[in-house]
Amino acid sequence: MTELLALEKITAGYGDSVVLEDVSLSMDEGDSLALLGRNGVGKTTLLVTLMGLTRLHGGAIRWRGDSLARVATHRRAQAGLGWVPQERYMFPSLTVEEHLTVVARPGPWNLKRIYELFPRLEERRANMGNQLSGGEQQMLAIARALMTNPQLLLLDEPMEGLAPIIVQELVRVIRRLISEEGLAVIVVEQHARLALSMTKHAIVLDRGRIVHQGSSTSLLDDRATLDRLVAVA
Ligand SMILES: Nc1ncnc2c1ncn2[C@@H]1O[C@H](COP(=O)(O)OP(=O)(O)OP(=O)(O)O)[C@@H](O)[C@H]1O
Repeated sequence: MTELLALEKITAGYGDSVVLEDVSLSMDEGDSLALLGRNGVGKTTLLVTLMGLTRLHGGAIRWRGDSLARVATHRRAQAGLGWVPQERYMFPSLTVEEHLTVVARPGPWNLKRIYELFPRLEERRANMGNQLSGGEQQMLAIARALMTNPQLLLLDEPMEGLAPIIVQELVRVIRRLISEEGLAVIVVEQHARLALSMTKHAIVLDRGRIVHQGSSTSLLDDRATLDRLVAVA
């Protein structure tokens, strides 16, 4: 397997404040990682650090062997990092279809395949970004990231605030991306069991440090550790 991403002892934060300390991890192509931990431990900070939106105080981030340290956010997206931020960021003046076509880049994902993955978005293709339900917005946020044809998808709490039926739909999609499409995925999720059930590997953060690293199935089976390290939903 080819190494896709490697973090080596990174320390990062906002301005002078340090949030992540001594974080190391690596992911191969097609790997999937659940990033867990209680509120405020630095999960989002880790994703935004991958996108170059924090200050890297120390350590190294490598993407396919090359340093990302001085690479601008949009270049990271072009290089294959697909970020689905917690806030979703829909544009009120763009239709669903425009959201998808403006970011399109060559690769296996195109409008036809996206609409096959999310039939709901095809039904809503002419609706504006601000006319969508929370679930539809989340589908569009994921679809938009896929249209950039990423090699690694970063999902920040994709299930947050959504109805159980939408959660089921998104779980189906994320499972398919991981197991059938072979896409590498990092998923930050409060629903720890759900995230573990979708992924191969898991990392738990506490106060900016990795306090557990292992296979998702072993953490799922280790109820005591899961309860101790994560507020289990
Ligand atoms: N833009 C920012 N500027 C300064 N500090 C920030 C900023 N964003 C987050 N922080 C701080 O960084 C720490 C980690 O926050 P982060 O959002 O990464 O945690 P999290 O694990 O994703 O939490 P949650 O599950 O609540 O989203 C917190 O102490 C938070 O207050």
